[in-house]
Amino acid sequence: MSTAPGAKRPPRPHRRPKKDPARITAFRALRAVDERDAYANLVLPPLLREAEKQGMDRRDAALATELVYGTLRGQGSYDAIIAACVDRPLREVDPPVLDVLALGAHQLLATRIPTHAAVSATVELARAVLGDGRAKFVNAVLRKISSQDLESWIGQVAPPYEDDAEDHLAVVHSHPRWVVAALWDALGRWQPGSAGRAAIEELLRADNERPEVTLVARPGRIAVEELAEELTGSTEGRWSPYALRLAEGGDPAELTAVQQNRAGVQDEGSQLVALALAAAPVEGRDTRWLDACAGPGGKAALLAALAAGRGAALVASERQPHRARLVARALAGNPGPYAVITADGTRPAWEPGSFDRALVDVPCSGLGALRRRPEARWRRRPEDVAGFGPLQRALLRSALDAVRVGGVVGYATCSPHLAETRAVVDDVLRGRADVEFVDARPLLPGVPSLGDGPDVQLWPHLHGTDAMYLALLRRTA
Ligand SMILES: C[S@@+](CC[C@H](N)C(=O)[O-])C[C@H]1O[C@@H](n2cnc3c(N)ncnc32)[C@H](O)[C@@H]1O
Repeated sequence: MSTAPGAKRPPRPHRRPKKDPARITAFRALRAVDERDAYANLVLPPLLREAEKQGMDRRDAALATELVYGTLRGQGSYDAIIAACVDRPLREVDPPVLDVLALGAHQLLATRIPTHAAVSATVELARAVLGDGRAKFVNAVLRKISSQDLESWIGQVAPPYEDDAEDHLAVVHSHPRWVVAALWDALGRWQPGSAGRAAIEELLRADNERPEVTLVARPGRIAVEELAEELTGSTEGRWSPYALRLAEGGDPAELTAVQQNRAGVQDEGSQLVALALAAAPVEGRDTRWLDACAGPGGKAALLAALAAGRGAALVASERQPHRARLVARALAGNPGPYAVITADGTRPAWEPGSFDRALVDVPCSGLGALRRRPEARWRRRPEDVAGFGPLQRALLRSALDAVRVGGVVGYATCSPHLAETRAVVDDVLRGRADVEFVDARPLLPGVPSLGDGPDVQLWPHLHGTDAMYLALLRRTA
């Protein structure tokens, strides 16, 4: 039917954006991380389940997961590139628009998705979640981004290494500058012979790799070999005799052994911390063990299993009631005696000198677990590190008071930041003459590159673990 001359042309029927559950789910997860300070690893699974109920298949679920984690990891580099493609400061671009642009940049620059598909799918996403007007803006920016590959962009937007090494590495490896500086300082302290440009770049690169999923076969509850039978393609751990590294794919939460608490998901670095504390020599009584900061219970579950095998009992204490409930769930079925209590570790619910071994795995910035918490690097601020200091010192002092003379305390953090590791221990030891270091290195047999001791710092690029720190301390008087 033709339109009569002079008559107004009817508006074109509005075309609905195509349904794309993977990108919509990824966008929703990024919004939750941004708006609600949610953790991607907590917010994504329920969003995926919801989308799966509405028909999203496994391939799309895998794509959504890769888009969320990849975008969060690369955000520093992508922001620098997006900034070069828009004509106003990024802080003036609406956060949801920035999230769509970052999702698009990730697809264009770091995945095998063909350029035309990445642009058109992201523009469709923009139409669905931002509206047609802003989708045009997204389209224009993505077309500019697609004109070069990642390497050329980085060459253009990162300052030369020679001018400002930390700024350069921050853009190239997508870490905030202050985090680059802190990691580099710590690397210099623990690996003085190999803390040059190559080493820091290896570390930053390792932070941006998806970590392997590692399980722990809790001793006395299941043998590693038996667990391996449930897991085709899994390989044994590098350092922990109880570790099993999972092959790609598969959800460990579906394993019977995990559901029954006989096994759990646990990074090898965390396993090593518990194993080293349990292996530290203690003279005399060795039946009362404490985990003073136990939530959510990963190390407590391993310690409780080890304690059970040696006729000892574990008290797992946690200040937050909801996290204490997670500890109780993690310890359920432990073959030996244990108790889970809700208590503030700085105001102990136990008599001084009650324990033979104590772990104090203090709250920290988490800069050692950036591989699994990609958003943490953008959320944390330098002042957070200082903010944890008084609590970390108070918890260590209380843990030292909690053990008897001859007893051993393990002070652990999942941060390599020097202000949260050795500086805390040195400060606390300066104030008391009743504590000595125990060399932790021989208690991590076979683990290389542990530095001069007596405390140890693990590294993702050297050990394939989170960057856990451990100091072992003995009460001497
Ligand atoms: C790094 S996490 C411990 C992780 C745990 N060891 C594991 O392996 O699953 C630190 C824990 O300390 C708890 N916490 C913070 N302040 C505390 C306090 N004053 N007393 C006891 N626990 C505290 C936090 O709620 C958090 O669960």
